[in-house]
Amino acid sequence: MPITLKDVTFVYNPGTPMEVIALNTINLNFNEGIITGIIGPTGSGKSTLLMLLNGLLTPTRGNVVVDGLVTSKKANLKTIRQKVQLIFQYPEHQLFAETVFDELTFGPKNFGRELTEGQAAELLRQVGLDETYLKRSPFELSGGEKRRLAIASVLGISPKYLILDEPAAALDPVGKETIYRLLLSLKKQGVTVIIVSHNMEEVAYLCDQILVLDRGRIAAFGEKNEVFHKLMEKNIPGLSLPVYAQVIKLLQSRGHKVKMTASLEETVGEIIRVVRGDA
Ligand SMILES: Nc1ncnc2c1ncn2[C@@H]1O[C@H](COP(=O)(O)OP(=O)(O)OP(=O)(O)O)[C@@H](O)[C@H]1O
Repeated sequence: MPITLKDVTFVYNPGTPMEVIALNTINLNFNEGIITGIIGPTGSGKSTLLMLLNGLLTPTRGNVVVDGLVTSKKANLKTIRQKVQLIFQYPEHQLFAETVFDELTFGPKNFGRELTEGQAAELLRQVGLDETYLKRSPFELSGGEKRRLAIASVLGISPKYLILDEPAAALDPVGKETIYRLLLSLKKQGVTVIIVSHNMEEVAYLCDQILVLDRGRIAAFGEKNEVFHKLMEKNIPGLSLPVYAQVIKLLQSRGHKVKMTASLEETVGEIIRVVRGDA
């Protein structure tokens, strides 16, 4: 069963002069086994939506339902938090334990699961580290290693849904690539991944479907290329297109019949067709 939002509205400080309608009558399903990207200009409601998905916030109106469990019912929260793990921006800032092993075992313990050293080492391997890290202090790791450790410590809880706010922010190209490989491999293992990102290249590379928020409402939702196609026409201030979509848009505006592609490589193919005069 997916995560479903039914007529969800979220208002900060309702009934006061500080009232803000952050999300307005949202209806959607986050389908399982794929990567969904949430994009939108600043203040469009992305972070609010993430916090609604694991019950950190509950809707002012409407319902968020995770595998049949309504988040606004307190009794459901522990199960929902195990299923839906939320990783905020810069999760490495929340590392606290003395050793990498303690860091990895803390979360699962809270959900009644004692990890062995072997299981902890397996989690490290999943994020491209190894068992030699187990006895080290998390604080002596590099920025990228800390980020991977923070993600590994959440994977120990075996979430069904993994939600990340800007997962690759401020990492160098190698660090970014490691996180991308990890997310794609988690998808292969059946984890449903949802990311918020301002980086359109990242969204184009990783995501199967995209949700576009604009001032608390859904501006577009669907398969990646359909959404980029829609965005070409809509032009939402504060939202750019990935380079390949910009190139296609430019070619189309000059009267060339080129199709919307899914990657830079295919876009190059379209350009070659134009240059050869096939289009
Ligand atoms: N704690 C809060 N109290 C009052 N208003 C808030 C609070 N948090 C967010 N808002 C407002 O709710 C709206 C949506 O904010 P949200 O943080 O969800 O947007 P966002 O799309 O994540 O933005 P960004 O891309 O800048 O992170 C904004 O108008 C914001 O000012």
